Amino acid sequence: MSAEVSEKVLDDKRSLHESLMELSIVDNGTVGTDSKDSSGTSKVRDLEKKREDYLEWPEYFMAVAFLAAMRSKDPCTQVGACITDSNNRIVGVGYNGMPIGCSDEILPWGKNSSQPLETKYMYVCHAEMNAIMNKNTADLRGCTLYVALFPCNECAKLIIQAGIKQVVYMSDKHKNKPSTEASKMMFSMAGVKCQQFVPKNSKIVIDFEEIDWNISI
Ligand SMILES: O=c1ccn([C@H]2C[C@H](O)[C@@H](COP(=O)(O)O)O2)c(=O)[nH]1
Ligand SMILES: [Zn+2]
Repeated sequence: MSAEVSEKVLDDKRSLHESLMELSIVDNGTVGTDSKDSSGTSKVRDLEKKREDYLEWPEYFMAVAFLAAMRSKDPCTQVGACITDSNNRIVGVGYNGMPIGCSDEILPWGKNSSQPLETKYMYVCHAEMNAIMNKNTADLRGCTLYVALFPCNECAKLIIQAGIKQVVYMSDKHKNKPSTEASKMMFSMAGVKCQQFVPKNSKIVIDFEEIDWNISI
């Protein structure tokens, strides 16, 4: 490396170091801005939070799926799905609901009628399908699907055809159904990895009234 280039590199390093010191990056990775008010008192904008307050990516994405599920009007099984890409960006979210334009006040939500047309199964769009249809990116190849319920065989087909390569699911309540067996067989043949999600915490609470916005600056 020539003397001029090495001097430039050193200068760049010095200015980067000075900017980091201005930001007062502290050891545990949080950022504090050491601003002083008119009295000269040092007020550190403390953005540090307790470690357990942060959601890891998988918890966050499964929480998004569960939040979406809260939009479902299925009285028995509310399912949400969240699709993410390899950069941890959310590229599709969906929940189980009736097709656009088809009234969910008129179509049935029952499941036990002897007449199939009187049950929800003939009409409801599954959460995975809606998440795929709602995609905000060109394609879903290599993405991961976070979903509250293990996908049925029809959703497994859509997941495979969309190029999704990993399914992270919470409930396996239909594990004894043929549709689940078919899903598992197709996922295995297509090389889609399936993983049951085990949350670190049993609950994630969003309490609008108690978010502390009084950050001292
Ligand atoms: O892969 C799936 C399978 C099912 N769902 C939705 C469709 C229905 O609204 C419910 C299933 O109802 P049950 O009362 O549990 O039979 O779940 C889905 O979104 N994705
Ligand atoms: Zn399905």
